[in-house]
Amino acid sequence: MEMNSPPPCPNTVTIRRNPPRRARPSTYSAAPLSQPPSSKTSSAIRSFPIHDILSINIPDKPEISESAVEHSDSEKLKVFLRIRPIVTQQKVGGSSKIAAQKNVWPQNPKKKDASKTAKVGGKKKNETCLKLNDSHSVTLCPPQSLIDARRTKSEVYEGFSHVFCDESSQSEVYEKMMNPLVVDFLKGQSGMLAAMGPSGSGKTHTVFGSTRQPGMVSLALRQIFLQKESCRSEFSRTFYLSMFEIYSERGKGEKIMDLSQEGGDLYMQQSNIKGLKEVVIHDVQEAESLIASGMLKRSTAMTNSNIQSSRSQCIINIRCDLDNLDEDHSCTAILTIVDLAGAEREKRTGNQGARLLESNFINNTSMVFGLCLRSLLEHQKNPKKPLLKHYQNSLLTKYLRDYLEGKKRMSLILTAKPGVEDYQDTSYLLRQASPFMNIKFESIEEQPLGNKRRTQTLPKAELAKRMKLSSYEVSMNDEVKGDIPHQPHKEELVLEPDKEVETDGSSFQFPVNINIKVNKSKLIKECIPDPAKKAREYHILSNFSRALWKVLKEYKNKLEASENKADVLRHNLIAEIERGAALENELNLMKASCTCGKVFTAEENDKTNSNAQVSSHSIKVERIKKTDIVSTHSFSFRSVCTELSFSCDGDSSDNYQDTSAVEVASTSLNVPNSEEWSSKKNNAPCEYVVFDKEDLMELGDTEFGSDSTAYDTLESGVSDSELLLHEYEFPFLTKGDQRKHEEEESNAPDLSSDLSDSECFQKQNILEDTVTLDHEKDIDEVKLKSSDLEKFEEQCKENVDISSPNVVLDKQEFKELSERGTNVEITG
Ligand SMILES: Nc1ncnc2c1ncn2[C@@H]1O[C@H](COP(=O)(O)OP(=O)(O)OP(=O)(O)O)[C@@H](O)[C@H]1O
Repeated sequence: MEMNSPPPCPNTVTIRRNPPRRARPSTYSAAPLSQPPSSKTSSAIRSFPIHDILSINIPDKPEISESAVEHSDSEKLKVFLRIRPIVTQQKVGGSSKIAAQKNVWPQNPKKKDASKTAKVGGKKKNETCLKLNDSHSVTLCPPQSLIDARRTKSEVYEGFSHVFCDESSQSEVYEKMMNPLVVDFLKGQSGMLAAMGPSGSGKTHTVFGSTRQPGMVSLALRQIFLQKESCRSEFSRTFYLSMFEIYSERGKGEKIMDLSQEGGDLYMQQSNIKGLKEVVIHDVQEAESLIASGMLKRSTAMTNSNIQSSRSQCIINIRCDLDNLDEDHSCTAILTIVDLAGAEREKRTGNQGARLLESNFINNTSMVFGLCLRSLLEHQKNPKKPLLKHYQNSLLTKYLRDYLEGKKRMSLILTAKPGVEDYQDTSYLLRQASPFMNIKFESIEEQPLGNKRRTQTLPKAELAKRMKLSSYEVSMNDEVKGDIPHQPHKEELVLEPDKEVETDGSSFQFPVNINIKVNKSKLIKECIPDPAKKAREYHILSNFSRALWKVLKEYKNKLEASENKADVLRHNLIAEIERGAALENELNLMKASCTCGKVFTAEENDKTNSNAQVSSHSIKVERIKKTDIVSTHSFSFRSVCTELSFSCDGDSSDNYQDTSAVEVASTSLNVPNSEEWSSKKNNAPCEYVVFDKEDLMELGDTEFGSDSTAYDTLESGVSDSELLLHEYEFPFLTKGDQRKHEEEESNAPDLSSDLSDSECFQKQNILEDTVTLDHEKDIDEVKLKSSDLEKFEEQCKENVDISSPNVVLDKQEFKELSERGTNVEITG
């Protein structure tokens, strides 16, 4: 924006005093409200294939089959409860001894008295604290003493996968609890069963059993080998057995012991047991003998609670390698059975010394195990809660980390003692472990086919044997060897070189000669995705596309709105800039022509004269009546056409000043020649005409009034008089214009002699400056007596209208002004 350089001068510039102000347009109203051009960006956005997406029929709710419901139910952690039969007497060391009477809890006098009373009565009641409601719930009844003390009341625990009563057989437990795990295991799915409960509640009995009552491990092995023999399929299964215990020797840290025949101490490295021996088992007998020998090695001790109490956490792994002979697929599954050492209370067991230290270790491990599952449960309930790493606090939980973090399926069996004296133990167990039934297996890590997990305990030869190479046979030839045409086998898909292969409408060409032989059935199986999975992915993508489209649509609308706004603002800005430039020009012009109170010096006049090449001016002083201009009287001096006209109050043409009279007036105006006048006008303000005392006196001295009486008076109404200075080509004359102007001036005829007043005014229209004094007849305010002051005063008295809001100069004021001897500015 160039503010300094003046804009090109228009042909005609009219500067009015108090120019009517145009209403400044507001920022937005000034802007053209034309529709802005459509946004480039929005047009650049390609239309989204919404129709394609929306045409997808997405079911509101996914259909859930019954099997899926069952499956989802099966995704929950199964918690079983087994109630042990009440055992009143335990023989320790061959002598009949009531173990329960030694350090039996609660040892309070009342209880003892009650017990004695019962004995005295000769009848020992088998009171129980656990009552079976149905196959899924039990009621825990506190002992009478606690009820009397109002310390607690009966509690119902429900939601168990199954509650086995004290009469339940091992096979029944196996059928309901263990069999599903074994079936999954034989299908290649890993699983774990963990037995939890207080000491002496029957964990070891449930897991290992006895010769007459074989436990879950034995029954599982029997089923495994039974199925292996009966089911002669294309699958080849190999089973391995490993067994180890985690114990603490006199409380000095945790140790791992391999329970196999030649096993020794082991160590753990990142959840893996290093050095653990896996023994290949071929039949049940072999497996059972291994188990039996392992149990002999296991740490046990006699406590008040259990004649043969387990002092360690025992873990048995049965691993199955499943090989598909036809398709060369393989997978591995591990069935883990954990017999936890039972939590013990010192008061109850009466442990001391080494036993007490063991007891602390056992309780600690049980507690950490429970904490891990509780953390998993809370994390699943509220994902904001982090899954705490309790597993780091014991070797057992480290080893079982995947299970305790819900990555693998597991089942829990809680073994409980139903005796009244076992209330505290049973209550603690149920309160701690029953909520675990709400744990869900949401992120089960299915072991991919062909990805076998091997332990380092396997012999190298075995490992090498099990390493499978890729089933694809790919041979790449640099050149086509087309001598012998290859007849593709029906199970082979041969992609011939340099042939285009169609794939969904698009085609590509092999850059090099590749001969790929693929097992067709395998290729189809692996390349064609599971329909259910495909449908799920399809729905997910559809929903995602919809959401994405909505977001894009919103952004597009916002973008368009923003661009419209920006266009409007841009237009407004341009308009404002243009208006600012125009105002600047106007201001510059006004500044240039403003000489408020300026008295021109001789030098300035000379300078102005030299600069201004205009030599012709016309002064037109008009007195405008309300209705019309009565007359225009022009006068000229020399070659300059200066027109001074004024209207008269009267309507008689006799009132006109003739040319000669005006010429006199022009002389009295002290405009001796055109150059001087032009120099004055060049610097004269547009808004003011300055009459000094002399001017006024001269005007008064003229004979204006001699012939025309009052009409001859030069009236200069102050406020409502309009002084117009019409400048034509002045003072902004270009050089070309100046030359032309000079030519015109030189060729100009003597207008004063040849032309009439009106013609003169018209012809000199371009070259003249016109000063117009407009005044309405009815509000004449100031009248300057032309002849003498006394006459002027008289006229003032007659004509001055005091009621007018305009400036009124009475005689006295005028006199004072005259006496000052200064310039009198007639301003607005
Ligand atoms: N369901 C049952 N039927 C018959 N006898 C049982 C049953 N449960 C446990 N017993 C007997 O109770 C005694 C203690 O059982 P067990 O050793 O299995 O307890 P535990 O929970 O393993 O104890 P610990 O944690 O101290 O090892 C054993 O003699 C066992 O035979």
